[in-house]
Amino acid sequence: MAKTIAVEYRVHDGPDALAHAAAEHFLEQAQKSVAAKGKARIAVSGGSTPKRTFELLANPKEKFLQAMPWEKLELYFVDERTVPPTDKDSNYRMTREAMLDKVPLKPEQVFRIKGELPPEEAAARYESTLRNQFKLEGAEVPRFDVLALGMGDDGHTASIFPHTAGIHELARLVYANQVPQKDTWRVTLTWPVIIQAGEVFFLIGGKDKADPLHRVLQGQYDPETLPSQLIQPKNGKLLFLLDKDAAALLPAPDASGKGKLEIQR
Ligand SMILES: O=C1O[C@H](COP(=O)(O)O)[C@@H](O)[C@H](O)[C@H]1O
Repeated sequence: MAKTIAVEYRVHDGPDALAHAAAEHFLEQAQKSVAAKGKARIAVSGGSTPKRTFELLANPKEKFLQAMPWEKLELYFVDERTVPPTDKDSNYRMTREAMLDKVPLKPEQVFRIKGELPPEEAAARYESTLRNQFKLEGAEVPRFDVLALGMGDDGHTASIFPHTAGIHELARLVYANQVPQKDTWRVTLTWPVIIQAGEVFFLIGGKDKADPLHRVLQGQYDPETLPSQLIQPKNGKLLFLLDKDAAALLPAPDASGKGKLEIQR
């Protein structure tokens, strides 16, 4: 039976406004989760887009550094490149330099994927970390409170790339995904884990993303080609924080910058 997913998108003027909106969203969602259950387990993506947001969260001139309940957070990673944590391509390195070095998160609150290990081992170890931290039994799946995704211009999300085995991985929590088109491996949360999160949002900016985003939301369902289409959260709602360039091919938002779509899957 077809399922309806309520998609909301919020369009911001440019990269700075988008980063501010994302920082606000992280803060709101973390506060909400801490108020409800005493902690917030947050999973973040890498790449280039979230960098400005992380810098804002750590900036002493902004409200976020003071307002964020840092001591109640646990920070996890959605995916990692198969490189050491010091490598320029490491998602952990980007996050550490932009935010972790400057905020009061203790090392025991941060759970990185060990990209320096062989990919299968890094995935197995991260899966064990998640099992321990979330006290999972059997086939249980972790439920992050907030999970932020990006999207590549090829329609990939996390490290689930077009036409890769990660699209079909349903059993594991964390997967070592071979990505022939990049001649590399990646380590990634699997999509059945991603969709369980209490709040899932995409953070997407730039004109290169306009066409793939339009196809993800309004094109034919073809997750082999557009893995971002796999993200159909269990909570039934999906939020996209966008800049004008990324949103250029979507229906025009209202005066406050909000747009809505209902997609059938
Ligand atoms: O390779 C990756 O790409 C996506 C998108 O990154 P962006 O630079 O286009 O924002 C990212 O979400 C993922 O974490 C990363 O490993």
